[in-house]
Amino acid sequence: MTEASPDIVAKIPQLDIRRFDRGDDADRSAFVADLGDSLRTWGFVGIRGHELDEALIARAYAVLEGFFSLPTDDKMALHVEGGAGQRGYTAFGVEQAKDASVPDLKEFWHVGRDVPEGSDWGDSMAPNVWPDDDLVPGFRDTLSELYAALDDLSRRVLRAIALHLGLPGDYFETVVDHGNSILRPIHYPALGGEQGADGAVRAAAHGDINLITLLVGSGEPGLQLLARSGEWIPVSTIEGVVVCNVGDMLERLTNDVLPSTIHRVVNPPEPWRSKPRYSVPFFVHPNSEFSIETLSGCVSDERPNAYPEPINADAFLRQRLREIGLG
Ligand SMILES: O=C(O)CCC(=O)C(=O)O
Ligand SMILES: [Fe+2]
Repeated sequence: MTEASPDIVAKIPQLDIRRFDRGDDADRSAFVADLGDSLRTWGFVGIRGHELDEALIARAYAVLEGFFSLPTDDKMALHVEGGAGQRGYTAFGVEQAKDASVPDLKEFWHVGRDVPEGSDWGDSMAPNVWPDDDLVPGFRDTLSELYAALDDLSRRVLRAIALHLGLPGDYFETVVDHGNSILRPIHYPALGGEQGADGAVRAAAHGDINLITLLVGSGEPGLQLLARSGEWIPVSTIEGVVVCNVGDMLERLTNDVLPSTIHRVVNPPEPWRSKPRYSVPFFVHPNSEFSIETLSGCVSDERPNAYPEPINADAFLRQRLREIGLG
């Protein structure tokens, strides 16, 4: 990890979720209101006090550096042919944002939910693949543990979002209990020579597909969001803060009350340009069979239903994966 760029300003509110987890009624309501304000305004919020184990995050970054520095052949052996990039390894230069003309400057790994033996979720969720443990010791255990910790944090955040939307606090429990959520550790290699001169960036402008994303950033600069004012605003990754943003599925479910804000990762200036950047987003997906049907509380005379046709979460995902070159 390097120090964050000094010109990075923390514009996105950073809220302490312990107010919600352990506070009294007034603390909880205040947290819900602040979270709602930030998500409505920015589509983003910073979360402090999440109590993710710092040592676990440090171990995760260590195994990721180990994995991504393997020879390409070893990594490609863990690419799942025909798997729409949903498990295992996706090589540099494959994913291309929907309206981009060149692919992103990144490679990544995907961990999905472990499907219990004999369950029928297997139809929509493929089994995970893993490198042999002697290739990258601790890779599987560490990333599985991080998946579980982020899955837990996502339930706490979704509980607050549900209350903000006037829904019962447990509304999302049965929406995401076997959700097709994905942990995506990303490696953006050091940029050399003329790289990027053709317009390629680490991650071109996009909206996330899922309900919400939790980003355990490495502290390296580059992430920016497109504010309503039309300005690109750096999202600071402050040590210990998990960045949460709204994805397209939640935007659609809430009839655009909570916006899925376009964001990107730009190629930074030196000294970061010639260094790699790592980041670990966790994309929280609903259960595959969930029907994304506009919440009635988000429809009014001033805000007519923009999505009268419900869409199945799995169908929505597949359509979007095709658009970014993974389907
Ligand atoms: O690397 C980052 O900071 C963000 C990555 C991202 O936006 C994504 O993978 O959807
Ligand atoms: Fe994203």
